[in-house]
Amino acid sequence: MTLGALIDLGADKEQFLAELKKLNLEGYKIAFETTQRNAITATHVNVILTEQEEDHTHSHDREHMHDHGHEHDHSEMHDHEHMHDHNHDHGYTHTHAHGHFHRSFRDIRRMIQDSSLEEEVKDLSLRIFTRVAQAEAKVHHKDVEEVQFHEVGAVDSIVDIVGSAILIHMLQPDRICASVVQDGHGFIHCQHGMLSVPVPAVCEIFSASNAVIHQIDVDTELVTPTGAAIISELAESFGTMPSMKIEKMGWGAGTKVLKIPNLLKVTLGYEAQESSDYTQTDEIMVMQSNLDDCTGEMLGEAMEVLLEHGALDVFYTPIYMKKNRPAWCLTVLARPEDVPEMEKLMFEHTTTIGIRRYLSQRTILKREKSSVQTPYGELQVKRVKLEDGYREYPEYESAKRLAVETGKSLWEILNHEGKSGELV
Ligand SMILES: O=C([S-])c1cc(C(=O)S)c[n+]([C@@H]2O[C@H](COP(=O)(O)O)[C@@H](O)[C@H]2O)c1
Ligand code: NI
Repeated sequence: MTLGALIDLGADKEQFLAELKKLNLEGYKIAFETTQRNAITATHVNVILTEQEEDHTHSHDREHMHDHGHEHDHSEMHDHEHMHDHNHDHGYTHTHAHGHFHRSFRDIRRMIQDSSLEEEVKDLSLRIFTRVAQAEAKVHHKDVEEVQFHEVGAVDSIVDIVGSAILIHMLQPDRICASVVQDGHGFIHCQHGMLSVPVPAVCEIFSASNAVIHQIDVDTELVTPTGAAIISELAESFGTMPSMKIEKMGWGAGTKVLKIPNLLKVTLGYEAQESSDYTQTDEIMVMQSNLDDCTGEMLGEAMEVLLEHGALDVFYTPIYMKKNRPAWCLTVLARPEDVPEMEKLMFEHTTTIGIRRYLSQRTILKREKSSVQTPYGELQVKRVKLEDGYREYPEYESAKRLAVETGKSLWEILNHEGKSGELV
């Protein structure tokens, strides 16, 4: 589905196939289909194994081998089966167990390293594969190097992973952000027998990344370990779509028939607010609770604790809420990664039983730490650049310290002799 979505976004198919050939992997064909899911036109990429069982169409969504009557407007087949057996030339160790070939992570790494793929593609592919191998090693108590990929799964995963790395390298996005990842629930059948969804390898992959997962009411697996590793490696954040000017959409079709559209959506665009010379944009979480039963003592202590633990700001707004209750709205501004800790502290240190939160875009002036000499001593300042000069903001704690040390008022320190009100 990742390959389908990125091809659909406009990556050149011929260039993609030419790059993939550099891997010297044999025994598969790739079929591109323009198809429809819920009346949305999408690209379906099918990796068809040609080496193992004859006439065995191995679909990406392994649960469903058949096509469920989706409209295939267009299909192109690309054959990689007549390539030489480079694997054996390079001495890869295919083991034969339970009637199937296995490839170890060590073999796959060597295949990628020995290929003529671009270095960046090799690196990205290996970073993604390492995530899968580390998760499998943890789940099955194996050495990472020795993790075995069932031959069917190995070819499929190699094409998915290296293919995704090739397409990302071709598209060259500056940043990749992902939504919260939606998995289904229930159980699936795979070579391990029955596994509960999210499957163990997906849980391990996500526990080692900053991915955020959410389950929806679909009774099957929506996120495979391969998909989990690809998005974990590619995305720098998981949440709402950043403000952007949309240029193009890409839709990757899956095979399973689901009650939701079985599509992976990729949106390519430009960040709405580009950072300028003197500003930068970021995202912070705004967290709020309305409190009508919390004492002033507790509220004061909660603010202190939250700030000590990294809240960017904490403030109370007087409100008049349900049942005629004068109350306080507690607002905490926090870095998105600090949300779990902030929530824990808010629950522990106030009487709240619920916290609202929303991600907020923010533009801030670029700043640097600096200091100025005053008649009272050195004063720490924040120095920000504006369009036509600089402005300096005294650090309160530094000014207060000077005031205490010199016995002057804060006002005198802040308005020291030689201070210019102008931009410099
Ligand atoms: O092959 C292995 S070891 C395997 C492990 C797990 C674990 O969660 S452990 C799950 N699965 C399932 O196999 C299919 C294929 O996954 P790909 O990522 O190879 O496309 C999928 O249903 C997995 O959940 C396989
Ligand atoms: Ni496994």
